[in-house]
Order: sequence, then C-alpha cells, then structure tokens
Amino acid sequence: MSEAFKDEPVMEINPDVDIAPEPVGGPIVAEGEKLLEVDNVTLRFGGVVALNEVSFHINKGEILGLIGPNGAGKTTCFNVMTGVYQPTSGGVRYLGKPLGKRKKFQITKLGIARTFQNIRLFANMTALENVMVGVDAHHSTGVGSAMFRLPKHRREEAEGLARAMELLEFMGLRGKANELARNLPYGDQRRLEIARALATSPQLLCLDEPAAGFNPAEKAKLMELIRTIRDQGYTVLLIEHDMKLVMGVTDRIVVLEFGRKIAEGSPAEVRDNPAVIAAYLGVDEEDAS
Ligand SMILES: Nc1ncnc2c1ncn2[C@@H]1O[C@H](COP(=O)(O)OP(=O)(O)OP(=O)(O)O)[C@@H](O)[C@H]1O
Repeated sequence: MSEAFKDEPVMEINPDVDIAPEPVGGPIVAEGEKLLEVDNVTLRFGGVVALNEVSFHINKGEILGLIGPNGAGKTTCFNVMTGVYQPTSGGVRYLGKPLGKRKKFQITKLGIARTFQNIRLFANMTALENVMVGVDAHHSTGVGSAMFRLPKHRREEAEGLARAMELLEFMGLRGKANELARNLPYGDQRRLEIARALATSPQLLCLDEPAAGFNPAEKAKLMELIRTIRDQGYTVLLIEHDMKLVMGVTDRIVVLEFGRKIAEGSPAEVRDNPAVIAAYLGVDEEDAS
C-alpha cells in the first residue's frame, strides 16, 4: 500500500478554516480536567483477557497516545469506549457520568467519535455525502420532520451542508467533494474518514492508526493535522504504531501489553521506561534493564 502511495501528492490542509466543535448541551469540562475515564476495565473474549483491569483517563484538550505491541488491547479499548463492547467488569465515565450500556449511536451523540484501522467509508458515496452521514448523526430532527420537510429540518440540512463543506475545506478536500470515496487516493480517504468523524461534532476524537500506509512526508503532515485539530478545541486519543509520530505529537502516553497497562507518562518517560522497552523488544524486563 505504501508503495502505491509513494507518488501521490502530500496532503495540504487549510488550518485556518474554523472547524471548532459546536457547543453541546449537558455538562462542560474545563481544559485540563478529566473528559473520559476508563475505570478498572476488564474484557474477556472466552478465554482471552483482552483488557485486564485497565484504568486511565483523558484530559480535555490533550493528545493522548495509546500504544502497545500487536494484540495488546488498544482497539478493544476503543471498542469499549465507543459502545461496541460492554466490559466484563469496570466501566467508562464520560463527562463524569458512566457510559453504561449506551449503544454506539448514543455515544456518538454524546460526543465521542472514532476512525477505524481499516478505512470504513461508504465507497459508492461521494466525499461530501460521507461527511454528511457524520453531520446527520447528531441532528435532532426526526424522520417525521424530514418527511414533511419542516423548517427546522431544512435549516439543519443547510447548516449541515455548510459544516460538511467547511470540514472538506479544512482537510484540503473541497475540490473533491463530488468524487466517489472509492476513487479518492488512499491519503484522501484517510483524511475523509477523519472529516466524517469530526462532522459528528465530537468532544473526543479517537484515531485508530491514522498513519497506516503513510510515507514519512505524509506522516509529518498528519502530525500537523492532529495538532491543528487539537488547537481547534478537540481532545484526541491516538492509537499508532509509528513511534516517531506518537512521541512527536502526544502530550501523554498510555502503554498496554497483553491487556494490561504497563506504563503511563510523558513521551520521554514512556520512552525510557524499561517495561516499555522490554515489551517492544519482546524480551524479559530484567534482561532489558
Ligand atoms: N471479537 C474478538 N473476539 C475474540 N478475541 C478478540 C476479539 N477482539 C479482539 N480479540 C483479542 O483481544 C486481544 C486484543 O486485541 P486488540 O485488537 O484490541 O489489540 P490491538 O492492541 O489493537 O492490536 P493491533 O495493534 O494488532 O491492532 C487480542 O488477543 C485479540 O485476538
């Protein structure tokens, strides 16, 4: 994939476009306070303990990295936070309240959005239509209002279209609004996924390996994009295997191995942690020190 990607132009974003999250109802958390808390979460799949008493939190306004070797439980953690799986024990609190048994769409409405390791766009819809799907996810008018094209619905539709175009503009994709998602180059598809997630007006944006398949130049641009998204008012949780990217863009990092949290701290602290070094080198902790 990265071979085919080599000749594509490096993405150019428009950081000056205002894409700040729209104000939401409900409790507001101040900058630097806990936005989301993973509290002693265990998740078993039969005999596999994918998450084992994992606790950490995400502060509003930070970029938190979630790293660990293959199979460590990172994606499972995203899945618990976004309502795909219910933990076997423990729970997740968002804005101070338990997520409980809320379904995926309810969690999206609360303000948690995600992208996927493998791109999951609607391939036969245009770039604009894909982003509109995200916008619609947090509209308040129902089917009845849409059927009768009531004024409130029409207003929401117009605002949604404007918002979607802004997001495409921000991502440098405005000129490709009417192209089918499947015809877009790989890097554009990745950015379109992020635009769609942002369209749901999240407080927390969870990115699952957004740099997969990117060349070094694209990775550098992605770092800039993630920082800009944070600077516009979003909190970002990042799963990423590329250490240079993770170390360069995050404020804090949580490290998982075999479903357990083995370290947490600043990029420098995590990089020098013997347990982390051992996990990545695949040797005993004692041998690594
Ligand atoms: N639906 C499932 N059913 C059974 N086991 C699962 C399921 N999903 C994940 N697992 C197992 O849970 C563990 C954690 O997997 P997970 O995908 O969360 O790891 P990861 O850290 O995201 O790995 P990678 O970096 O390879 O994506 C693995 O042992 C995996 O095989």
